[in-house]
Amino acid sequence: MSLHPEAAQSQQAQPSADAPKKTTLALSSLPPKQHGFGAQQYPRTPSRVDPNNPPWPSYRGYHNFSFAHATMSVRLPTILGKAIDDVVKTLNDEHDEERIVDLTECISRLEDLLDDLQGNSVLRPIIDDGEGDIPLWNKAIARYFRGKHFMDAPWVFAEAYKYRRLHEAFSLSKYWKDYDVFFRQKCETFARSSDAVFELSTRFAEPLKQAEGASAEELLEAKRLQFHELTQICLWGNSTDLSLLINMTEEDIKKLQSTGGDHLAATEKNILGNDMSKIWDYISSDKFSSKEKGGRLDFVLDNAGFELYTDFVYADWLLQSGLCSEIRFHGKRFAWFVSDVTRKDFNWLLNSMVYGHLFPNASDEELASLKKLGLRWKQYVKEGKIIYEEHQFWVSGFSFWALAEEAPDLFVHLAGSDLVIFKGDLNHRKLTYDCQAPPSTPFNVAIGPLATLAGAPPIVSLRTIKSDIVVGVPAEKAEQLDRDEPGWRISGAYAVVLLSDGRKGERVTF
Ligand SMILES: O=P(O)(O)OC[C@@]1(O)O[C@H](CO)[C@@H](O)[C@@H]1O
Repeated sequence: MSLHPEAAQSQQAQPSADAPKKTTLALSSLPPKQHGFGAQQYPRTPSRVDPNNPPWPSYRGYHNFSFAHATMSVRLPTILGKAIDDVVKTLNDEHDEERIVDLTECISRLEDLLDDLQGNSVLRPIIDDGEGDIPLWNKAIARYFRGKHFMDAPWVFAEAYKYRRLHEAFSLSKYWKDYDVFFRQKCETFARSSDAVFELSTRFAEPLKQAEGASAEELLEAKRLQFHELTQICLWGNSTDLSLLINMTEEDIKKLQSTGGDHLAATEKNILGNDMSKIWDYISSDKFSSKEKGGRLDFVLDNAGFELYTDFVYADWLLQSGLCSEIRFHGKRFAWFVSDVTRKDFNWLLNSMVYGHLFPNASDEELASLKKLGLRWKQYVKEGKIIYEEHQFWVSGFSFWALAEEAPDLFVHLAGSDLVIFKGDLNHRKLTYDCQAPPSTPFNVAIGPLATLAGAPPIVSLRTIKSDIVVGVPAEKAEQLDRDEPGWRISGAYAVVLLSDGRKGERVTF
């Protein structure tokens, strides 16, 4: 290519057309260089927050310093591989040709998903399978994640998306729409939890009795102590979630589920941010319930099986103690993060407690205690004291900062509650936008609009820590653990019990 004459002339005029090796500018009269730019940029102001830009930088799959990386690159493909094994097992037991062919198509879709995940594909829209949540998903993908891949989208969204795609693999079929690839695992794990199951059933099968002749203060103090222990049982019930139990031995599971008094006292030290006393003060006050009527408590559930069992034990006590008169359990509409509760899991637990043969080595007394408990809990369901609910927002990729915006009906519904307890790690990640907030961030700051909007209910997070984000914990404690105990953020050995007061009773406006 020949040069433009002017350019050719200017090149000739120079001894060399190459740029000088180094250019030094003497800027001695200008202000000195400064550092630390960007340090003030977090938390982002609310108007700059969106699902791709949380208040603090989000965790993403390519961040190999975080659990996001291990999850996206190793754990999710493993979970998906096992899911395919489960479907193959079902396929091998099937005899009807049409159903078999239909199921092989589900398997191909699962294989495509595995390829997409391992090949770090773009997050494509969810195929319209007739489900009500399609706009919620595809709007989010179009608006915030167009062109994003499994590894560079925020972890919580990419991970949730994987479970929605897993559901899509079946929802597009004719015969297998509600198939749950994790159902077998969930049942098996509960059946392997016999020690802890009977420890609780033999204590709680008999209805609560008040100590005779005790004064009102003594009764209240007894209640306070029981509340304390049961809250912990419900909390630690979360440490046995299936997605992390893949390599655990029977012994490990037993240790995690131990509910004995010594164990509880020891593990209370591991609750790094602990608002339990404040919660008791609220729950035992007339702000929560009146003499005539107990309060309404909502549980946003996490895992099926043993954790759901501990949620029921807790709910049962809250009803019997008169503190609550109505408890709402919020589950998932389809298989979610391996072991989350669906309606089928909810029914399965109650029915297998009453009719099941899950524990061949249990004594008659143990089995009878379990049955008695199961019958009482079924009665609560019949009487509407315990209500199971599902909402599509709980199986979306949105953080709970977006709850009022994306699911105003759900926000109004929850605003009618006296306390909403969110169980587990995933709910905690979604409450706090799953981002790199400093550990000392107060809980009510970390949950944003769910604490500040008019009508926001009081909220508690009961979470054993199983992923990177940590809030409501003294900075020095988190620094010390980061230094001395690598892996503490994902071990499930530590926990938080955090309360946000909310703005209960104020009129909700949008
Ligand atoms: O919500 P859960 O059952 O307490 O925990 C869910 C979990 O196992 O899954 C995620 C990683 O896949 C983590 O947030 C967390 O460790």
